[in-house]
Amino acid sequence: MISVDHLTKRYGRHIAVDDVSFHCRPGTVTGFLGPNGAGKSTTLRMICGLTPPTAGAATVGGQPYRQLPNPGQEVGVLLDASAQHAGRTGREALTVAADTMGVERDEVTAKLDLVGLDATAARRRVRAYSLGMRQRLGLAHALLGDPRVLILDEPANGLDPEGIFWMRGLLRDFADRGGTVLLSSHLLREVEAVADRLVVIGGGRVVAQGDKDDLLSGAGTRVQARNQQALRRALDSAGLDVVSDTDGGLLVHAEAEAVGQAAADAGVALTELRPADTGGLEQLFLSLTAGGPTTTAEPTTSGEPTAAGEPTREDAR
Ligand SMILES: Nc1ncnc2c1ncn2[C@@H]1O[C@H](COP(=O)(O)OP(=O)(O)OP(=O)(O)O)[C@@H](O)[C@H]1O
Repeated sequence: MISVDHLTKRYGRHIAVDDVSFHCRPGTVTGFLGPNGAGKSTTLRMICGLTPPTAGAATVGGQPYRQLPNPGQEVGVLLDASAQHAGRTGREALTVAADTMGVERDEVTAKLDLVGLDATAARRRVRAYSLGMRQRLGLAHALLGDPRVLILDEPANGLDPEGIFWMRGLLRDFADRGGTVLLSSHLLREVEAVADRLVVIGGGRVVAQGDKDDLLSGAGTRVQARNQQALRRALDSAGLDVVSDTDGGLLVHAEAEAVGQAAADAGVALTELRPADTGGLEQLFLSLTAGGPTTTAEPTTSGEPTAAGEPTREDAR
């Protein structure tokens, strides 16, 4: 179980992540979806204790990541496949990690096999690896301690279509055996094929979340009011499930009649009430992507640690 509660990260005046909350349950793959700069990596780094939140908290298995006694055996993390020790061979990199984690060395061979790095590849230095091979090595590292939770940032980057298909199968199988997977991507199609649930982030804020099928079917009602906050309060207090909340209105997982009644009961005047279009999520995602990052950030000078297969416990700030 991963719990993210009201996480916020500010860099100076720029809000990279703004009050983000969601939960990932065992047995599910959660796709964390958003265009470049939306705040995905920053959120994942806060979950993994690499970036301190400005506000809010995240736990994995009920504890903050930094308080897990042996994190590698509970959470497999792959945040940046290119940040691996270039001078080591693939096998050496995994062996060092296995020794650090207290994992049997036999597991190194087993995990190399699992991710499709053969003996020749395992003998090559990481600097000679393609990005796809680094992703595979990073995944082997994440799986090394047989964790129950996987947190992966854009793991399909650099993989060829066969590799993407293979990774989907691996993640699906991991979740079907009771594992929890949180998987970020900027491509809807990439997570659509494997995720059970989606959390969509744009400009640092969660703009939609829920079961993938519900979000993609576009089932429900699109509603707008001049006072959208009052409308949101009315729908929440009527117990209606708001699946997305953007400047263009709300998408509610309920019949139009129930939505209209809730608004009327609260005295909120509507400007729009209609059945949602199919492909509502796709439209939402396209509009986020078209807009790009809503704000620009000033880079910080401190630089934070990167996480490849080996999530570091250092913190630069
Ligand atoms: N160390 C930092 N200092 C200042 N701004 C930052 C820092 N790290 C991230 N940001 C800003 O925070 C916002 C969110 O970045 P983040 O990397 O989390 O997005 P993302 O969704 O993972 O996108 P991408 O896939 O492009 O990495 C961006 O505007 C980014 O420029």
